[in-house]
Amino acid sequence: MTNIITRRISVPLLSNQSWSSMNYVAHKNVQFSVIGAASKIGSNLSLLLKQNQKVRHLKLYDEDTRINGVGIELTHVPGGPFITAYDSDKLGAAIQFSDIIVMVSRTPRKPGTTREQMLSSNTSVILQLCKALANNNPEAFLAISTNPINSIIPFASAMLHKYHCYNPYKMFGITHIDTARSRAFAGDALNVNPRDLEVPVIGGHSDKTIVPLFSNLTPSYYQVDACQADMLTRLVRKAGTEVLINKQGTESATLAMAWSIHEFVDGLINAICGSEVVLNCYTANPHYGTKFFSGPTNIGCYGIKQTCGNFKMSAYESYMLNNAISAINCDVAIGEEYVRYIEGPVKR
Ligand SMILES: NC(=O)c1ccc[n+]([C@@H]2O[C@H](COP(=O)([O-])OP(=O)(O)OC[C@H]3O[C@@H](n4cnc5c(N)ncnc54)[C@H](O)[C@@H]3O)[C@@H](O)[C@H]2O)c1
Ligand SMILES: O=C(O)C[C@H](O)C(=O)O
Repeated sequence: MTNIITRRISVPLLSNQSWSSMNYVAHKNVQFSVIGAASKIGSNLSLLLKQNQKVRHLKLYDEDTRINGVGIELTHVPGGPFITAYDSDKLGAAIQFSDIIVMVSRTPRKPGTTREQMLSSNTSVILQLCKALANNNPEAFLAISTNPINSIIPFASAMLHKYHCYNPYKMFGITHIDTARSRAFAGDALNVNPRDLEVPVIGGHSDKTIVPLFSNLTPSYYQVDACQADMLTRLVRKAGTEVLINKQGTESATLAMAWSIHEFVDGLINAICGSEVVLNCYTANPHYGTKFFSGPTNIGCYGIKQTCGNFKMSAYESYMLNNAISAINCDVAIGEEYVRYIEGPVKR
C-alpha cells in the first residue's frame, strides 16, 4: 500500500479560526437534492425530508430509473416540499439551483471488507458528481456519506480543486452516525434518555479513526468510568460491521443512517436559514496535523465558520487519537492520489 503515495495533490486548507464574524442572511425554503435516492438510505432520507417544513423543493436523483416510482410515491404523502425525480443522464438538472446536495450513492461494503477497500468502487460516482457540480452548481453545500469517507472527501476536494470550484467551507463528510451511536450506547449504559446526551466524536469514520470522547459527555453530571468508556468506544467503532454481519451481507446500515443523515442535514438547513449550528462532520481541518478531520463544527449560512479545536481528553482518548491521526493522514493521501489514477489531465 505504501508505494501509492508518491505525489500529493494540494488543496487549500481551512484554518480552524476562520469566518468568525460573518453576518446572517435569512434565507428560508431550501431547495434540496438527494443523489442515490432510490436506495434504502436515499428513499428513507427523502421521506424524512418530505416532512421537513423548511424544504421547498426536493429533487431526487438516481442512475436507476426506479427513482421515478420513489418520486411518485412521495407525492402521495400530503403536504411538504414539491418533488421532482431525475434518472440516468439528468444529474446536472437534478442538482441545479439546490442549496444543499447530499450524496448517498454507491457501493456498500460486504462482511470481511474494510471501508478503506471501497475507494475504487466509489470514486467514479463521486467524479461524476464533481463534474456536474462544477458545471451546474458550484455554490451549493455538498454533503457526502459515500464510503470510505476518510479518503472520499479528500478525493472529491482535490477533484473540485482541479475544476476550480473547491470551497472547503461548504464540503462535508457525513459522520453524524458516530455521534448518534455514541449517544444511543451511552444512554443505554447510563440508563438515561440518549436524546438528552451529547458526545463529541473526533477523528475520522473507520474502525481505527473513530474517537468518541466520552470524557466530554454532556450534561457533565453524567459520567462513564474508564471501563465503560473502553467498552462503549469498541461498540461505536464496530457498530457498522455488526449491522453488516447481522444483515448477513445484504446491506450495511440504512435506517439509522437515513435518520442520522436527516438529523445532520436538518442542521445544515437551519444554518442556511440563518441559525448558527454545531454539527459533527469530516471537513478540511488542519488543527490536529491532518488535512481533514471530523468533529463538532460550527456552521453558518455561508458554510463552516469554525472547525473543531482542542478538547480535554483522557489518556485513553489521547492514545487513540494519536493512532487515528496517522491512519487519517494515510487515508487522505490515498484519496488525493487517486485523482491521478482516475482522471489524468483535467477534461471538462
Ligand atoms: N457515512 C456513513 O456513515 C455511511 C453509513 C452507511 C452507508 N454508507 C455508505 O453509503 C454508500 C451507499 O450505501 P447503500 O447501502 O445505500 O448502497 P445501496 O447499494 O443500497 O444503494 C446505492 C444507490 O446508489 C445508486 N447509484 C449507483 N450508481 C449511481 C450513479 N452513478 N449515480 C447515482 N446513483 C447511483 C444505486 O442505484 C442505488 O440506489 C456506501 O458507500 C456505504 O458504505 C455510509
Ligand atoms: O459500516 C459501513 O460500511 C457503513 C457505515 O460506514 C457505518 O458505519 O455503518
